[in-house]
Amino acid sequence: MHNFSATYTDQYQLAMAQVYFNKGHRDHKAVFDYFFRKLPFKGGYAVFAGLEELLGIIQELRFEERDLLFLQEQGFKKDFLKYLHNFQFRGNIRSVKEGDIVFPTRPVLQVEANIIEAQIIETLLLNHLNFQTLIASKASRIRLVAGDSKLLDFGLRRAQATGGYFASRAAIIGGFDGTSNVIAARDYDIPVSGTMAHSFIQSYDDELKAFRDFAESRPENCVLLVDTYNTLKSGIPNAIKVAKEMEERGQKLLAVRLDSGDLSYFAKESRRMLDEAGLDYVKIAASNQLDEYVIKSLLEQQAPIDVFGVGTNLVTGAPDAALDGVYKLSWSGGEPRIKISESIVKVTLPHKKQVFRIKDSNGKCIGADAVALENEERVEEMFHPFEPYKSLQLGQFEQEPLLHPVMEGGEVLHEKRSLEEIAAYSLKRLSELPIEFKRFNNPHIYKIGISEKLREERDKLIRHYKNT
Ligand SMILES: Nc1ncnc2c1ncn2[C@@H]1O[C@H](COP(=O)(O)OP(=O)(O)OP(=O)(O)O)[C@@H](O)[C@H]1O
Ligand SMILES: O=P(O)(O)OC[C@H]1O[C@H](OP(=O)(O)OP(=O)(O)O)[C@H](O)[C@@H]1O
Ligand SMILES: O=C(O)c1cccnc1
Repeated sequence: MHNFSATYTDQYQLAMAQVYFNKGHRDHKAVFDYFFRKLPFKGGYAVFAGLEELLGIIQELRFEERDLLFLQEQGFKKDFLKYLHNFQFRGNIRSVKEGDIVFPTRPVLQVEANIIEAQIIETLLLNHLNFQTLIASKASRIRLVAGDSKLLDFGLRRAQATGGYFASRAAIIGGFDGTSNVIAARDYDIPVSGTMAHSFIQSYDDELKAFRDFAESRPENCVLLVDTYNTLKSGIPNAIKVAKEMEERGQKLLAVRLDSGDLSYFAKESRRMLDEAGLDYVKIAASNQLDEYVIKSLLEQQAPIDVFGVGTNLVTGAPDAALDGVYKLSWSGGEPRIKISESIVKVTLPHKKQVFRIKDSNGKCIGADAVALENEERVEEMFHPFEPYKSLQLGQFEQEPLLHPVMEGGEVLHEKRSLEEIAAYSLKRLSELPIEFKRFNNPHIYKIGISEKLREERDKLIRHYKNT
């Protein structure tokens, strides 16, 4: 985990905080909801990621001397800076578990803190959760089509700068097996692996000699890149020679990598040549602008590819640049708060809330989450948020509360889970989701409803603000 300065925020947070400080609002309790409005990739679900990382950062978040000096230069006042000197997040956070499957328009996480603390962490929180959730969701789509094939993150070089560090973490939560990213592997305990670059082979006069030297240096996990000159006439025959020489030394060539051309054709031909040489244990890895659609197509063509290395399209969340997660005030100064918008879908939900996942008696998700007031234990009937005559009776279903306390008084509450555990949890939760929500074309739309009490509270506030 990296150390972040509390200046990892937008200036307006500090500008507002100074007013709260000066006007005596600093101890006002505020509640903010984190939620997003639109699922990425025209998909049917998203995978929530970034939480553990974020909580660790929030717990340690401070303003250092140089931060305060800088803020003084920006015109912030001495007494406020003195307050920031002692700043520490001391609030409470309730959240969906990291790795869970999440859906638009209902709270994924709720922050309850004094309004200055809640405001100062907003940007950091959105920055982390939006990015990692986007990438974990992309990774999950790739995992869904890749079956048992091994998935490696090759994206660091193509990532939006240091985003690649967090992308490698999120990729594992979404179902990837490993990364080429050494620093992410070190910090997050991710299996690290890699092959070789074209430059290595180009730097030699002779491909065979390059392969030999590489195999000699790291025989235990040697992967040879076979497409620098001519895959079938030179790359594969030379890889076969080296594999045979390795056998004589009691070693085994792990794989060959294809990085250009028709990957299905080259994989099939390579497989045939390797098998004919008695090298059926040598695996085939492929890379080159892969994404969930190309991998799906390659597997439909029965391309015998065992390992997919995915870079650009994974770590940039292509073709979606960002998850549109937002942080909206739902309670402050002892009162429920609402944001009323011209667009009905942008009206926020007031109050502290709980979210229930609705399940059948086998524990399978029926495709609905219900949002209720925090003190409601069940929701008997959930209502469409904006179409008053649409409702769903929930009496017969199991209801699982999704928001759990994860931070209290600024202290992280639970034991840190390993990435492996978070990824396994994510896979389990995805298996509870009916297949109709996982298809790529027009996935079934997950229902989000609100309880009668929450609807009444919301409508009361809407009427109040309409009349003022
Ligand atoms: N059999 C296949 N079915 C579907 N998609 C494929 C198949 N083979 C390759 N692709 C994908 O098609 C795209 C081909 O891109 P491109 O034409 O740039 O590759 P290339 O011919 O190897 O060129 P370059 O040598 O410049 O990388 C890549 O995204 C690749 O993963
Ligand atoms: O295509 P992506 O999904 O982004 O995957 C990563 C790509 O990065 C490497 O290429 P690069 O040309 O940078 O280096 P190389 O010489 O090792 O092939 C690798 O060979 C992949 O093609
Ligand atoms: O190890 C590899 O083959 C690799 C790593 C990063 C990017 N492309 C390929």
